[in-house]
Amino acid sequence: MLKARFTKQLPEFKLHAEFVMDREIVAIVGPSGSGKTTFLNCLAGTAAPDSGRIELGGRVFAEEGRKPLRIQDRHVGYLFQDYALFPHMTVRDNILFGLPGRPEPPHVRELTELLGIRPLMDKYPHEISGGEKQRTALARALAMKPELLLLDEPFSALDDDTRLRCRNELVRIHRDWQIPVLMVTHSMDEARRTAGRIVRIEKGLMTELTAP
Ligand SMILES: Nc1ncnc2c1ncn2[C@@H]1O[C@H](COP(=O)(O)OP(=O)(O)OP(=O)(O)O)[C@@H](O)[C@H]1O
Repeated sequence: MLKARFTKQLPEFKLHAEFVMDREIVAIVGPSGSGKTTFLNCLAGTAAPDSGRIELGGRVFAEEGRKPLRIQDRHVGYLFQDYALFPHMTVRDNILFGLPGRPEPPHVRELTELLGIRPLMDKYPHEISGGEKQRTALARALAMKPELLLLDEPFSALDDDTRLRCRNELVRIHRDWQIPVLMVTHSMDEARRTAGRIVRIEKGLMTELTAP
């Protein structure tokens, strides 16, 4: 269970996070600049709340008056909006980055087979397509066996066929891994097709959308 109740001041408004989720897929929607990425950043630890508390499965990530839990101790997989692959590293090294020990663990082999990127393992990011970068970034986010997966517009740069394939893969991985998945998207259609719940953020305020 992820529980987040915190505030963070942004230049134009304050983000008020009130959010609880289980091992489900939740979509975050809302206009550009409304605080969606900041919300994910606070969960991942790349930004810090001003006040409040974040916990995942009883582990406290952040709490007023306490030193925040280090990013590497949170076990959060994060797929950034622009994928953020290291350009000078192969697909294999990007995926294994941050994992202790070599050679690649069996679960990484399974994951890369599932995502269809085995033939790309020795290529560099500039040699692969947008969809392949997306799947590489997803494999990297999952390689560390996260307890929470954060996806910031994971499918926005993909053509319709690749988007559909990646979305199906995500749903399948979620079924197998049973971890909470939070996905920011600009597409209500994508949110409805992928997530069990949809939360809207507007000027820092979160509201749950009810099914039509
Ligand atoms: N590190 C920062 N320093 C200053 N302002 C920031 C910082 N991060 C975000 N902001 C501002 O806070 C607001 C919310 O940004 P955020 O990236 O969270 O929005 P978003 O909903 O993810 O937007 P988009 O859909 O365009 O990605 C924006 O006005 C942004 O300019």
